[in-house]
Amino acid sequence: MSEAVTRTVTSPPGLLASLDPLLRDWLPRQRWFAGKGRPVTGFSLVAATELLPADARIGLHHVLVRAHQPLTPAAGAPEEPGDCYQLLIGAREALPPRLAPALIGHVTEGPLAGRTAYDALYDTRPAEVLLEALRTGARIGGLRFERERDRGIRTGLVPRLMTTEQSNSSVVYGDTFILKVLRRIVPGVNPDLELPLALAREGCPRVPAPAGWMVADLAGRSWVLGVLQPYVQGASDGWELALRELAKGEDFVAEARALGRATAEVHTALARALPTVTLGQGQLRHLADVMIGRLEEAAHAVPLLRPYAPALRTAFTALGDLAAEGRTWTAQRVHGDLHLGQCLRSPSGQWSLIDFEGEPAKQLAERRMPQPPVRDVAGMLRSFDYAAHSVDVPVPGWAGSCRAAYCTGYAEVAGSDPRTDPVMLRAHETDKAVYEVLYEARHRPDWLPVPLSAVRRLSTPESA
Ligand SMILES: Nc1ncnc2c1ncn2[C@@H]1O[C@H](COP(=O)(O)OP(=O)(O)O)[C@@H](O)[C@H]1O
Ligand SMILES: O=P(O)(O)O[C@H]1O[C@H](CO)[C@@H](O[C@H]2O[C@H](CO)[C@@H](O)[C@H](O)[C@H]2O)[C@H](O)[C@H]1O
Repeated sequence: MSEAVTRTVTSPPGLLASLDPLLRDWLPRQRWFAGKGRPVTGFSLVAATELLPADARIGLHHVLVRAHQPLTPAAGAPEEPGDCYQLLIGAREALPPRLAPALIGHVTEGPLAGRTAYDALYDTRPAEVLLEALRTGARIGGLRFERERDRGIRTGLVPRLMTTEQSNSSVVYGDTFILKVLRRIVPGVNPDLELPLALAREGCPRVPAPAGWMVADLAGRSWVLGVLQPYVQGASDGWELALRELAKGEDFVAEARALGRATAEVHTALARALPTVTLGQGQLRHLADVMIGRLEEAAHAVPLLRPYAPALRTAFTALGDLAAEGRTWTAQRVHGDLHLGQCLRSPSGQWSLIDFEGEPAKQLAERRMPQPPVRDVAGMLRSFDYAAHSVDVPVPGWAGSCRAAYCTGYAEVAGSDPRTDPVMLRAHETDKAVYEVLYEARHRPDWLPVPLSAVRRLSTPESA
């Protein structure tokens, strides 16, 4: 293995100014851009690092920028330097046809004048530079590339950018590793690295163990930029598999039970690896109030939710009342956004959980807080319901049988069945359905009927 590389190379001055007009058009069109619906009015540079010299055949700049956006879509609304994004900007004389989807634009001034700027993650050489930096534990400017010593990263792995719909960008290297390059980045401990690393070190086999990660050290704070994990070859995610079985009219109970067991294994390992807290009366009341607040916010934003809000609220007041019984609950670190699409099944039938970032709209501190493990259980129960509602020809009882099997599997490993705590379960399922109403209204309005049907069911608890 070669020695760690330490270089300090700041990108040339004027780089961002020359890219500014191109990025204003390009950035909002990216699937992973979080500020949709509000124009980008400018950028401020957070850091720029030259990874391949600007005058080389392929130039490569690692750029962290804040996008300035008005606070609301209304004209004349106050602007703020908003979210920070990670960009890998490639520069070539001209783009070969295979890189056409990566085009950012032709640069007319500044250090890249006369060259074409493009999203370098589409390109082989720049993607190799990232893996090589991880393999050697490089330090380049403020960028730190770390690797787990016991997980060798081979040379010669051919990269390809994944083209699936996702919130970040992932590069697969020779079907051996997958590098998730985070797009909207925040300073602090990122659960998408923290939890898989803790689980792997705990010996839990239900998560691809991080082999390396990229960090930016800026002004005394660390920003996680990406995580390299083993690629599960030939894997299918739980959502694809569930829809496939539904289309054939087949049940999914064996897999649902295995998923329940996998979830409980992850919870057990997380509870061992990271601190847990006891929830007493005060904390449970607080949790109920937080859920009521989220319901009010969602009902304000989505008028279709309003008729159900009073009945849904009873799920949360019941949780508050439970506090008076004097029981306690344990809260621990959880996945935070668990659904069928976050579960991968290998060709040998082993399930892994991925994407521990938590619900994307929540602040980092909230995503890292210990929570009752039933939060993830509720996420999966909702997901079986989603799958059942996504097919043209419904399969009677499909979601119910999956939900029961999942809880059974969970109880086999965890030692307690989530259904024996119905008030807790109903509150969390209701909270998740409310989140989904807001999520779908914002991102996929065509899907809104799916969580709304759950809202109807959950607002008549005797049929829930
Ligand atoms: N370790 C892995 N092995 C195989 N495929 C993976 C792995 N991790 C992620 N994927 C694939 O990449 C997709 C996106 O990963 P994910 O972590 O959910 O990214 P995002 O947060 O950007 O949505 C997943 O849906 C899955 O298909
Ligand atoms: O995977 P992400 O971390 O981006 O999660 C967000 O998007 C999910 C949709 O892609 C969304 O999940 C909802 O839709 C799924 C079907 O597409 C369904 O299986 C889930 O149960 C449902 O919540 C998730 O809520 C959101 O955070």
